[in-house]
Amino acid sequence: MNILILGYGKMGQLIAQLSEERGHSIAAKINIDNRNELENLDPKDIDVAIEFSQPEAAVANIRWAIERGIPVVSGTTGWLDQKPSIEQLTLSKNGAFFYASNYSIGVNIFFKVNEFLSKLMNETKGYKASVEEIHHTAKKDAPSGTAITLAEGILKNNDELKDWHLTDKESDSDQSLPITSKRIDPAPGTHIIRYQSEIDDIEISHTAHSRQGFALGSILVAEWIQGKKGVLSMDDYLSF
Ligand SMILES: NC(=O)C1=CN([C@@H]2O[C@H](COP(=O)(O)OP(=O)(O)OC[C@H]3O[C@@H](n4cnc5c(N)ncnc54)[C@H](OP(=O)(O)O)[C@@H]3O)[C@@H](O)[C@H]2O)C=CC1
Ligand SMILES: O=C(O)C1=N[C@H](C(=O)O)C[C@H](O)C1
Repeated sequence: MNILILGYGKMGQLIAQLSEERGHSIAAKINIDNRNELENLDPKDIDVAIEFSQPEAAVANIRWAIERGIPVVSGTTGWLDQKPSIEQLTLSKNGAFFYASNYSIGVNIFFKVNEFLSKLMNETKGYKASVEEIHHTAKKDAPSGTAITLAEGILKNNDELKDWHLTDKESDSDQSLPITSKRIDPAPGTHIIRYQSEIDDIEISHTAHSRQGFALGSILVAEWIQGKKGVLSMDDYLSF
């Protein structure tokens, strides 16, 4: 495949390296300072764009590719209020757009465990749920996209919690799920779900040891998306 890298930071660099190791070629590596290189590209030569940039840059990057018929695999977090407009554009152009808040297979297993546990806990009184995420200090958004996905997984199975909120306290509301965000270097991404009661605590966690899992997952999806159309997610890609 010929891959366009939109956002050549920590993730983009690792994705380019792993893509070449898997035999793919890189059409261009685009950052904020060389966006004019996009004008020199022939979209017909590009099989997929992998987009890991910044919250304020994601929409323009994704639009650029979808408008030119290039399938997009996006991992940028912190811009999802604008996702409906990208989905509309994708459908109107008969394009392909894939989004995941986390491309690691381990985290996607963790998402399923979280949903299973939240169903059990909904049947059990006396526990207070909370989410904690820990990332490196260069991260721009809080809470992490993964923490939001985990919170949504809890909320959809819980009869008492109505929404989530970002806080520095673990338990400060009966109807809103607290998410705490910590920024500690070099943490690539740790997520913890806690259910606490007077009698005991239940805790599940996922800890990424590096960015390898996120990067490889996005390349596997880029290989899989070839020839597909529509708005796609991990539920389409994974068989569990
Ligand atoms: N879904 C997932 O699995 C994962 C998602 N992420 C998310 O991916 C995003 C990127 O993470 P990371 O690589 O660590 O961040 P970095 O800050 O290391 O990289 C982002 C890059 O995007 C560049 N950029 C800024 N504006 C534009 C623009 N207009 N066009 C193209 N590139 C631009 C930045 O350039 P410059 O430095 O010049 O400003 C920078 O090089 C974040 O939102 C993060 O949360 C991260 C890991 C996994
Ligand atoms: O910014 C990061 O680094 C990460 N961002 C994603 C998120 O916001 O969930 C995924 C991963 O945790 C790393």
